[in-house]
Amino acid sequence: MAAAAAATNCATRTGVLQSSLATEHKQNAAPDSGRVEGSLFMGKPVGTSTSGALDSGSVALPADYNGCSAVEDRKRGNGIKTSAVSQPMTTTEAKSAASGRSQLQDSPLPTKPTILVAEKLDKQGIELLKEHGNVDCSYNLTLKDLCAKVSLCDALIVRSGTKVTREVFEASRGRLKVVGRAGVGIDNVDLEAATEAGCLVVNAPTANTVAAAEHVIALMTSLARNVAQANASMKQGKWERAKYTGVSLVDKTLAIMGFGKVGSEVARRAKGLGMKVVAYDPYAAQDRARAIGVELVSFDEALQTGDFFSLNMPLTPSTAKIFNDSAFAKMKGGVRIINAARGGVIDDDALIRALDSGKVAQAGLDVFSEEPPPKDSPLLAREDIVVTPHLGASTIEAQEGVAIEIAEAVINGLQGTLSSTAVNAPMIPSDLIAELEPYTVLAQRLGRIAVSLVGGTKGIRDVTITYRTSRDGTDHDTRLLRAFVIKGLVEPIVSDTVVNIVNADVIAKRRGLRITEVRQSADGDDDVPVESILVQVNGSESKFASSLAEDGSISVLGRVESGIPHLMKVGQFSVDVVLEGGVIFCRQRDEPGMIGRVASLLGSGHVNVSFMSVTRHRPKELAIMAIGVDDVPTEELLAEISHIPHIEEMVYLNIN
Ligand SMILES: NC(=O)c1ccc[n+]([C@@H]2O[C@H](COP(=O)([O-])OP(=O)(O)OC[C@H]3O[C@@H](n4cnc5c(N)ncnc54)[C@H](O)[C@@H]3O)[C@@H](O)[C@H]2O)c1
Ligand SMILES: O=C(O)[C@H](O)COP(=O)(O)O
Repeated sequence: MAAAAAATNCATRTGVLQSSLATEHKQNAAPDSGRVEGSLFMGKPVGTSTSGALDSGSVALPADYNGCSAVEDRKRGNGIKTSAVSQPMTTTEAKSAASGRSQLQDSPLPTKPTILVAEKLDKQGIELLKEHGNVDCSYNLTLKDLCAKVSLCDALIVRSGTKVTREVFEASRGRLKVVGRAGVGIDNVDLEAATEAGCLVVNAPTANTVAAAEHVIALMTSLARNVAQANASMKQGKWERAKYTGVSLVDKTLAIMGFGKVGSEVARRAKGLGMKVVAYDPYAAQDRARAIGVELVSFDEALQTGDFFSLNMPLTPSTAKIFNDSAFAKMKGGVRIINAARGGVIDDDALIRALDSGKVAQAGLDVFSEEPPPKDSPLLAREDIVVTPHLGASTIEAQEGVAIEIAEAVINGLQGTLSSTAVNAPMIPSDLIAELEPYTVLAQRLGRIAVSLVGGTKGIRDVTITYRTSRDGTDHDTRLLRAFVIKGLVEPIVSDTVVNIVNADVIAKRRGLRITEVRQSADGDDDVPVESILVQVNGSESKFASSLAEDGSISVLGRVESGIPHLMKVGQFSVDVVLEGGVIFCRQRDEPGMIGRVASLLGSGHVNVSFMSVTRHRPKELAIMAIGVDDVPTEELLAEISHIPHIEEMVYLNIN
């Protein structure tokens, strides 16, 4: 549509004007305002201000960022600045934003992504990966080789033998989108570095559970009956029946330290062997334990009652060397310990002392703080320690399962879908992701407009996102929307950073952006997840004074209508603008002929107008005109518009 026709177009927008006012009235209805409840991305508390950690520094906006053109044109006499800001978006970004589909990526993946498999993976997993990508199976890589390869890979799959350190993520220079850990323990992946790099980490947490539990039972029965020692002795030509007299398992107490997936499966099997089972796990549910006849006890109680111990907790800062001199001292004499979790949970020197003193009779170790342990490790030299080379997950069945589980999770990740085994990203149910798709587009574009309106020198450091919803707090998950607002706010002002659901909060924090989320109750239809989203940039200066709300914040409010994001309010002015392409906002005196003058200038500049919406507080006073444009106006054209008498300020924004 040519600009000359815009006046007609405007006339047909009367309905829009009315609905804008109606919307404003609704928005102004007394809100039942409350803070968003829930949990922040990656376990941090959400909702209320993410103050403290997020409250440092401020983001200084360059005068002309990300290729934006800023036209500063002083209006004759009134001293008001007129600005034009254009923020180009790549086609892929636009497509992605338009579809709202990908929570993880905006940069195009090659038609077939490259997947580096750095440790042995069952062929079924490899075949699945090959259906979706180019698969490079390169084992036993040095750190240097791994770093060289990851810069050319979109995904990396490892088991426990490869350390995926910060250096690896840095070397990938943003190319790595997904790291798949073909197993449970992710202690060999630097999650913080992955998250900062926006790289999704997924694992395969269930397929090797039974194998690990069976291996614990194998080690426990083997310790009880000296199987490994007697085997070695016989092979040396000896026949030592008395020496290898064992102990019975029946009626003995097994203390399971860490009652998760493996711990519970060990418990079931131990019950079948006639053992009494207690478990220590401060995070385990009583009823789950009771259901399999296990008593949950304190750490000290477990230490004092166990005859056998199965260590099944992850290695974390709080479990590192938790089995130390003090813990061994609390045990009965002559206990047997099986560790198929992680070597680091035991203080090896303390274990040697406990074996020497007789507190511990025997240990069965499948895992070591250093793998493989040094050849001269005392752990390998003693007959009272039975060792296996991290074989817990190594059954044919488990490896098939793990390979398929990880291949699926990695492929999903590469396709931009969050897997249920995502380790460093919120697990958002897929139906919610689908439902929120159009709202993510709205959220990102509101963030983008808000940041585009920031001017002056104060930068941007404080943002409030208000979700108006008829759903109650428990049914209102804002993590995805928050990530997209942050994406909209941050991407235009940084280079080389793709913001996604994985790293959005980290990036906001790193840039000193304080994000506060507010939930406002609405009385509408709770089939609609969010009635409106309001993004307010607090304490910043604006390039377009009319974008300031009464409280002085740069304020943009939008909603989704029939799946399309609309901007409904800028500052104190109601508008109705489809959030797509470019938009020119003008503040002018409400005088006859204003619309026609702007429209004909756009027409003469061959700028196609897609819609026009005008709103005013009272006749003959101030009015705001929002003009959607399909083509990017030249700076000269924008300057001409800004010089039309009675136009007090103007801004051009590229929304996509
Ligand atoms: N040897 C192997 O090949 C092998 C195979 C599978 C799993 N694993 C390891 O076994 C461990 C358990 O695996 P899983 O699949 O059962 O994991 P899981 O997450 O299902 O269970 C771990 C349990 O430990 C508990 N826990 C966390 N911190 C604790 C603490 N401080 N004290 C006590 N309990 C604590 C958790 O609440 C959870 O219930 C992991 O370290 C995993 O890497 C080893
Ligand atoms: O954490 C795990 O899943 C186990 O320790 C298995 O590790 P692996 O994949 O190196 O055998």
